[in-house]
Amino acid sequence: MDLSIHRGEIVGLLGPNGSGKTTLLRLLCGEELPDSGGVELEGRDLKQWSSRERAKKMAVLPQEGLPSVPFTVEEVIMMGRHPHQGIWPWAGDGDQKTVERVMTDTQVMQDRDRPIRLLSGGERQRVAIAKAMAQEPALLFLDEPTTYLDIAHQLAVLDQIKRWQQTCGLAVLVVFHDLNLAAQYCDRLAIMKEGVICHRGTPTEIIEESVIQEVYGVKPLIIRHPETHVPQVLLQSGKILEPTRTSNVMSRHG
Ligand SMILES: Nc1ncnc2c1ncn2[C@@H]1O[C@H](COP(=O)(O)OP(=O)(O)OP(=O)(O)O)[C@@H](O)[C@H]1O
Repeated sequence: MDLSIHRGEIVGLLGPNGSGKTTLLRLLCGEELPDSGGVELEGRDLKQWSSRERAKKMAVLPQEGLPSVPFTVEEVIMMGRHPHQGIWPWAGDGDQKTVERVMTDTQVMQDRDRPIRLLSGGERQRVAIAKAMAQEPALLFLDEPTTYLDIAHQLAVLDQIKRWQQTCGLAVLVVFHDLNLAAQYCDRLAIMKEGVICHRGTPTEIIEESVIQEVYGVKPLIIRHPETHVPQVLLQSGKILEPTRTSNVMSRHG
């Protein structure tokens, strides 16, 4: 497969369970090494970047979120500053200011002294996003970031990432299961099935009845959002079809 992510854009990675989204994300951030092919960051082979250099450039929010570590919210967010600190990992004034700003932006300031292990799944997810933001990366990888969040916090987190993308030129790759959120927030979408990217394009090109039916094996109704006009998927019970095989997908779409 072939996938590029550019500054200032949000790319959504979609696809059924087990299609390879997380594996691709782990390859792109260097957590897994490809058997063949390669990954480049700013035109340089990812293998040539040290882990500290990489951590200054990219932040990763894994599917499992933050582990239940014995630290407070503020301490965990400060950990996002480590790649920017010298050999002595003490926070400077600049680090503290960044952490304060991020805690305000992500609305976790009131929880700053709470231990991470006492937070709910959704609260912990917001701290994980704040930690990634404190890292001030150029490239952000998010694996299903809205899974644990209620609808208000889904919008708050994605709006925050969108603002960050627009003001800092951040490049974002985000794995989504929610096609409607993907259509609202992403500039481009890529859909995976059985380990390959089988479709790519704008939300209007991808959130389309025949594509969704072919990839997910369900018959959706696609409507336009009355205000934003982006395509939105309506699901109906009993509309599960037999998924099309990947070989057919590939022969039709190259
Ligand atoms: N290191 C590995 N070795 C062998 N198989 C693996 C490895 N990692 C993942 N897999 C398998 O590859 C397939 C794709 O997994 P992956 O987690 O990338 O899918 P996904 O699209 O992210 O799924 P989901 O939407 O359920 O999170 C799965 O069948 C998984 O079991």
